[in-house]
Amino acid sequence: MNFLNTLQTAQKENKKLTAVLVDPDKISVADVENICHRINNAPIDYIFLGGSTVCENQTEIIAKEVQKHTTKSLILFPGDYSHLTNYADGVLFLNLISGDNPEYLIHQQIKAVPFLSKSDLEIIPTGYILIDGGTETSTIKVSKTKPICQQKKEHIVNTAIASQYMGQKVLYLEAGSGANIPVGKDVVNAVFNSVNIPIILGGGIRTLKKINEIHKAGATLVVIGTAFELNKIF
Ligand SMILES: CC(C)=CCC/C(C)=C/CC/C(C)=C/CC/C(C)=C/COP(=O)(O)OP(=O)(O)O
Ligand SMILES: O=P(O)(O)OC[C@@H](O)CO
Ligand SMILES: [Mg+2]
Repeated sequence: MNFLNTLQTAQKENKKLTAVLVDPDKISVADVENICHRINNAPIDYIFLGGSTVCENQTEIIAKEVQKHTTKSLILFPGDYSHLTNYADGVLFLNLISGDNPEYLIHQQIKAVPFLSKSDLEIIPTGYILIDGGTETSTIKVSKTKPICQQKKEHIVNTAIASQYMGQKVLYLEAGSGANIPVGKDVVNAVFNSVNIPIILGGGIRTLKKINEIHKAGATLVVIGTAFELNKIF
């Protein structure tokens, strides 16, 4: 089953999923076997591959190596259209809906078309919502957009509903890699009660207890990056 179907089924059946985020810019080819070994032996459903800034070809180099060492699905999480590669199963086709920078609302998406129209990657239309996690993350800097304050719950919910009205198939609630404060369970729950598309959530999640809490609040897929990189989990 493809990524979107798996998420939709999991949402219906109240099954919970986990992904590890691998940032191609923070590792070398020599690290991949060990990373995949840890992932293969942990309760992880997906590998996300991406970063806000990635050196030329590094995503493809790492993706090729990852595919040699795991059978788990590899989903691209691109900060830029130039990070695309066919050595993966799918791509989060991100729309940075919390911000007002046209580059990340439409221009990046158009620039991705010449590659994607010739590719077999599963394209996953994703409403990407940045929520303030107490730090100025790379995504904020690169996208030159402001995250939504956690207290503005109604605005977050309305952004999520608008995203669904516009046809996005999944939502990604993002506090940013290395966030001090993850998206709160009350925020997740408010969004969960207002939309019927699956919720992916990431940023600042470091423990199994927290993963469980966020799953219970309504996220279908929780993403762990920094804590995995630092060997703090799995
Ligand atoms: C549609 C296509 C092909 C690309 C999407 C382009 C868009 C809209 C990107 C959204 C903005 C952006 C820069 C997203 C990057 C998200 C991401 C992969 C974050 C991972 O964490 P890092 O920001 O690399 O964290 P570190 O600072 O820890 O490296
Ligand atoms: O590195 P962390 O804080 O786990 O964040 C993961 C991911 O949501 C970043 O896009
Ligand atoms: Mg990065």
